[in-house]
Amino acid sequence: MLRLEHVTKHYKGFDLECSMEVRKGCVTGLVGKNGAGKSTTFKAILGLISPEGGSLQIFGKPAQDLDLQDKARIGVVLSDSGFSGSLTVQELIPILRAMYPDFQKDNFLKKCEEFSIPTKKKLQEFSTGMKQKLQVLTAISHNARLLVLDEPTAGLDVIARDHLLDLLREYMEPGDRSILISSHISADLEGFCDDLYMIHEGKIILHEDTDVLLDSYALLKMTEEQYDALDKSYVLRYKKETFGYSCLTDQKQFYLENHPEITVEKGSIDELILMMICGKALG
Ligand SMILES: Nc1ncnc2c1ncn2[C@@H]1O[C@H](COP(=O)(O)OP(=O)(O)OP(=O)(O)O)[C@@H](O)[C@H]1O
Repeated sequence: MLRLEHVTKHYKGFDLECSMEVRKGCVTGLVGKNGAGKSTTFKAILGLISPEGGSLQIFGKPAQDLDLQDKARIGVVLSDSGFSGSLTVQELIPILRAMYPDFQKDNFLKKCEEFSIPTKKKLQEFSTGMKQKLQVLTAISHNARLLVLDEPTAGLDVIARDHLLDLLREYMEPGDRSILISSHISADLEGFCDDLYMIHEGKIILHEDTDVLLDSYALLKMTEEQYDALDKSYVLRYKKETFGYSCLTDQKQFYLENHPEITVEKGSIDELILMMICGKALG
């Protein structure tokens, strides 16, 4: 559905070099701290910035060869974009109909009502959460096959977030659609994505199925003596702690079976990310 191979973009003090794939029927997450390169990647995918190198394919075509019909099959949420604040949702409808041949007005209005989005109020008078919800409802309103969602849940309260994720799950039901999503709220990604890419300083430092990440990755905690005696064959990162060492592994079972003396913790996605970024690689 979407494939990036060594896509590069240079800014002063920042170099993006990104390879990733979003498969048909899958939800793929992109995580990374502030300034890691998530929005730059999304903008490159959407043609809003021109990469200097690499290749970018969408729907099996080079991105530059997409026609208007292909583009209408991509639904987008970007953090620093939106419609003119002087418009109301009602005034937006003819614009959306003109932009997207497959715009589903009745369903869009039904969802607006469900999400308490006023249709006669100017968008500039919307709360952050209302603007965010409207962007997502717009992205799914035109039968897109691919959604590119940069922080779609930012600014939403926990109930709205849940509701929105349910809506995206419903969007995925036909089975031939895909989503690329970034979020600061890793719990959202944990429960929603099929696979996750981790980006750091413009480079992908980890790609894994979410199930594998949650089942096979673990944080190991131990004293200095235990660390010295540890079989480190499956240690991805280590970090000195006040109590001794913590390590990140992708072979939890190995350490459960072979090192019963150490603590093996499942670790949240946030903890795994932190360890990947702040921990040191061996050797
Ligand atoms: N137009 C630009 N000109 C110069 N530098 C830029 C530009 N856009 C982004 N950058 C730089 O590129 C780097 C990556 O920024 P990007 O917005 O992709 O990060 P991000 O992962 O989306 O961060 P956040 O989570 O804070 O939104 C940052 O160092 C940023 O300053």
